[in-house]
Amino acid sequence: MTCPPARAARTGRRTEPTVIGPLHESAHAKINLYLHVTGRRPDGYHLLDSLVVFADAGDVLSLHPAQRRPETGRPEIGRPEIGRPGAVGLDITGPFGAGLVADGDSNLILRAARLLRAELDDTDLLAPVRIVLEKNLPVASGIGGGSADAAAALRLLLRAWPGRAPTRERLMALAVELGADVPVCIDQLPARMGGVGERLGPAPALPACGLMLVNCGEAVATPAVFRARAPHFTPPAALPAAWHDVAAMVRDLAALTNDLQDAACMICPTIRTVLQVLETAPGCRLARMSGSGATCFALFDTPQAARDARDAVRRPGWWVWAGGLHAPADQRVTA
Ligand SMILES: C[C@@](CO)(OP(=O)(O)O)[C@H](O)COP(=O)(O)OP(=O)(O)OC[C@H]1O[C@@H](n2ccc(N)nc2=O)[C@H](O)[C@@H]1O
Ligand SMILES: Nc1ncnc2c1ncn2[C@@H]1O[C@H](COP(=O)(O)OP(=O)(O)O)[C@@H](O)[C@H]1O
Repeated sequence: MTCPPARAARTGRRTEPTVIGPLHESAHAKINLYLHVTGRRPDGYHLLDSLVVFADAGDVLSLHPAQRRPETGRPEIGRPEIGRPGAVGLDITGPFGAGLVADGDSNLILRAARLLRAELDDTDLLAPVRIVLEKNLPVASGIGGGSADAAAALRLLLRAWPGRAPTRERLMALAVELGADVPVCIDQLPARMGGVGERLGPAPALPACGLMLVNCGEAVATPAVFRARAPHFTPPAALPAAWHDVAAMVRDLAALTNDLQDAACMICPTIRTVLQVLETAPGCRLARMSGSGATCFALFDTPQAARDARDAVRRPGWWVWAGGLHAPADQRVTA
């Protein structure tokens, strides 16, 4: 893609967007180890206090240069949109891909791309790209898969598009515009989440532990769960600076709640069955719903203990994942 000639002459700058090779980002499942609804804003959004961690389970986003037909240099046939500077095409694959459409108004990846593009200078120099989403996480399920995808898309595009990146503060503001859960998904690190999701603080140091995620296959809409919740508020939790073992972590978490769990169980009663099955799984230390559901999680002493319990939990139509927490390399996004 070249700059329009007048603009190229005016700016005297490089006229070709940088061609980038395939880039990859993983978008990990977010788990709310507890979730207190502490209040409500005048606009109806709820104030939350939550300890958020990330599982090793996740979607994968790959970014490729947009395809062109070599003999003409024109955009790929049937994908005219993909040749324009800053254009982002999206292909969706993976076991849960069929539940999503690559639509610019609804898909959080394309919405993230549009928001970032509007933020950057020199959009003529943004290489057209194609993102491939491998959708491994169930959709609308309380583990923030869409939010994690949006955050991963922002990270990918910041790597792919040269120019002045937004400051971290601005990036977080863009993230919360996409959804309350998106800011915490930017770094994918354990965090104490406050406000409506935009206030992030340090989590207690966590012990290594095992984790199981179970989704019964019924999508649960977040707004409906917030609407159905009992109208009381819970104060923020008092947490230690560190949990040295799983027993200490589970003891403290057991005294806390997910304030959306009862409402989600009313909307989707199968969640109660999932929780009963998890509570009786060998080695389970704590079972609870994540976010607005329907996915539930169980904590185990080790990832292997979680994997060993998988067969006792599997039911037809249920998604069952077992492993550990996501342990990222230092990947804070800064500008
Ligand atoms: C409940 C949580 C807890 O982590 O997780 P999920 O169930 O989505 O995984 C999140 O706060 C969800 O975040 P996210 O899914 O990004 O929410 P948004 O798209 O911003 O909002 C969807 C709707 O949920 C309600 N909502 C969301 C967040 C919040 N703090 N208060 C709210 O009342 C609002 O009705 C809003 O219209
Ligand atoms: N890339 C995406 N992955 C998942 N959901 C998406 C995506 N883009 C848009 N959505 C929409 O976002 C909503 C929330 O999805 P998700 O983040 O998976 O669930 P939750 O907010 O319950 O954790 C769903 O209604 C879904 O249709």
